[in-house]
This record gives sequence, C-alpha cells and structure tokens, in this order.
Amino acid sequence: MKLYTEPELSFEQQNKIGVLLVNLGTPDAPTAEAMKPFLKRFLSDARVVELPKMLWYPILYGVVLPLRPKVSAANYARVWLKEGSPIKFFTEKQTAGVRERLPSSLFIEYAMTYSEPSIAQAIAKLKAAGVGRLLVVPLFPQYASSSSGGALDKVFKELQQQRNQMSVRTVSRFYNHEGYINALADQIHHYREQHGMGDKLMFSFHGIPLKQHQAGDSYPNECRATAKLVAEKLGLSEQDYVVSFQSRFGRGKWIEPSTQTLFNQLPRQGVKKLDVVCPGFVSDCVETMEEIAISGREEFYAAGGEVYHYIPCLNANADWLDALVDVIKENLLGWLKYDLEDLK
Ligand SMILES: C=CC1=C(C)c2cc3[nH]c(cc4nc(cc5[nH]c(cc1n2)c(C)c5CCC(=O)O)C(CCC(=O)O)=C4C)c(C)c3C=C
Ligand SMILES: [Fe+2]
Ligand SMILES: [Fe+2]
Repeated sequence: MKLYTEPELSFEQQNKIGVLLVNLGTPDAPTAEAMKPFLKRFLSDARVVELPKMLWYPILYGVVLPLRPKVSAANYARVWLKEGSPIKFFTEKQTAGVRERLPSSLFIEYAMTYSEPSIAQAIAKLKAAGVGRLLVVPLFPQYASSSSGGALDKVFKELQQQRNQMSVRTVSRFYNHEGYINALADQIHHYREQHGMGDKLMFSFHGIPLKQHQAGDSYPNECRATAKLVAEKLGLSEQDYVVSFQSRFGRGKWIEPSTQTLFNQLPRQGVKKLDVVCPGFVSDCVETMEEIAISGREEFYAAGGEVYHYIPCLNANADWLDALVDVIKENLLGWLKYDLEDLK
C-alpha cells in the first residue's frame, strides 16, 4: 500500500481535534442503477458477508446484484425525501447539531462506510484542516462486527496510508449511555402521550446472522440491554415490551425473534395495538421507514392487528444531540486543553 504525500505536521497541528461521525451509507438515488454500486460495496465487505469469496461472489454477482437493486430501489422510492436519502438527510442534521453544540476549535465531519462522503474523503478533509487527533464515533449505539467494525476498518485503512498518522480514538458502543437511554425513553413517552399507548411496545433492532453471534459478536446482548434500560425508565414490566430483530438478508439463520414473525403472531396472542420503535437506528432510513413504518403496518393489520404506531428514530431530537455531544466530550477527556466544564 502506497503512503500518502503530506505536508509536514506542525506542532500546533498535532493537537488539533477532529470528530468523525459515521453511518452506514445509502444509494445516491432510489433507482436500480444507483442501488447496484452501493450494494456491491456493502455486500463485498467480508465483515458483512463472511462466506468464503469463492462461494459468495458467484451468488453476489450472479443472483443478488442482478435482482436485488430493482426490489430495493422500489422500497427506497417509497421513503425518499425531496432532500434525498433519509439517512443522509438526518446524519447531516446531526452533524450540524453537534457542530452547533461544540466550540469551533473542534472540526466535526460525517462520513458513510459504503457511500459518499466516504471515510477516506472525510479524513482527508480533516487532515487538510490540520487535525492531528481524531475521535471516530460510529452512529451505531450497539456494536456489531458488521456495522461498527466495518466503519472502523475503513478508518484504520486510511491510517495505514498516512505518513503522519493521526492519533485515533474510537467509540465502539454507547448502548447504555444515560443520555441516549433518556432521550429514547422521552421520545417514546411523548409519542405515546400524544397518540395513545399500545398493548405492547416492540423494540425492533437490525438483525445479524446467527453465526456471527455464535462466533462472539455480542450485539444482541447490547440490544436487549438498551431495551431493558429504556423499559425501566418508562416503568414498563417485562410483559409490556418485546425485543426483536428485523431486516433479515439471505438464506442463513439470523438472530431471533424476528420482527416480521412477531407482526404475524402478536395479533393472535391478543396484542391488537402495537407500538414499534427502532433504537438501533439513530436515523430513520429505508429499514425503519419502509420495512417497519409501511410494510410492518400492512403485515400487522393483515394478521388481525388493529392499531399500529411507528415511533420515529431520534433523528435530530435535541436531547439525543446533547447526549451525542456528551459521548464525544467524555471520549475527548485528556485530549482537551481545557476540562469539560470549560467546553459547556
Ligand atoms: C444498525 C446496524 C446495522 C447492522 C448490524 C446491519 C447489518 C447488516 N445489514 C445487512 C444487509 C443490508 N442492510 C441494508 C440497509 C441498512 N442496514 C443498516 C444498518 C445495519 N445493518 C442501515 C442503516 C441500512 C439502511 C441504509 C439506507 O440507505 O437507508 C441493506 C440495503 C437495503 C436493502 O437492499 O434491503 C442490505 C442489503 C447485512 C447482510 C448485515 C449483517 C451481516
Ligand atoms: Fe443492514
Ligand atoms: Fe430491508
């Protein structure tokens, strides 16, 4: 791997701090043509699909890439905003909110693991601004080797090529951070105050392949821990809520219970009114807006459900942005010239 040519690092630059927020990525348009390169990048990552390349590539190039872009594009088209992809729209708002809350001496950027602005582009921008210390915050509260791990790999790949390597800190997880839990609990509470309360609250998280969990990925435990903390904050008992996993991909087994299976089972078990929240996504995206808010509702009603409420993600919620800033400040301790109080 060739090292980058860079300007010499000044003493002042060694201490300049940058913060990089990272989310998964998204196509540039809700079309099959735009879906294809995004899916190709995403699904070629060995952290996402762990099958040997000899086995996986014929399936990826022979079946998935010829067929899936059209189906996925239709899902994206149902939720596309006039400003563009929802996940990008909300990540930009979050970046602006974090910038507003922190002194201008800190450089804040965002990047997407599998689309633009890429991690390489964002780090190049921070480097050009003279940043020598980098804090990376993947916007995945619960660590999964596929999501957070995939993002951090891309950061380290840049480091491998830097001549003057930045000092780097990473935030692997914040699933139990008090500010995040409180923001979620308040979001749910206010929604239910305005729209009424269902018989059950479903916490639906993105799933992962069962094999990844069996190989040591503790993601589902962190998801359940988040749900338990939020439920406690809301004063819910164990019967009042359920944790499930959505967005299954491929033929292998995924962690259970599946959100889609529960949409079918719950009405038969007497749950006619369901509230659904997706705390593993800090931004609404196709997986929440289409799969849960639209298709999920249809599935629940088809199975005999009567009232269905989708509670939006934290998006640009002010309490959540305060919490995110707390996560950042806590992880900058020791790097800051002044202590936390001076930054408020
Ligand atoms: C919240 C964390 C996420 C984990 C963990 C995750 C794992 C994972 N995902 C796939 C396959 C797909 N995911 C897709 C979209 C998508 N996934 C996440 C988050 C996690 N994925 C988000 C935020 C999004 C939405 C992006 C957007 O543009 O709105 C897609 C693409 C859409 C589709 O075709 O259905 C696929 C495919 C796997 C295989 C996996 C774990 C191994
Ligand atoms: Fe995904
Ligand atoms: Fe999906």
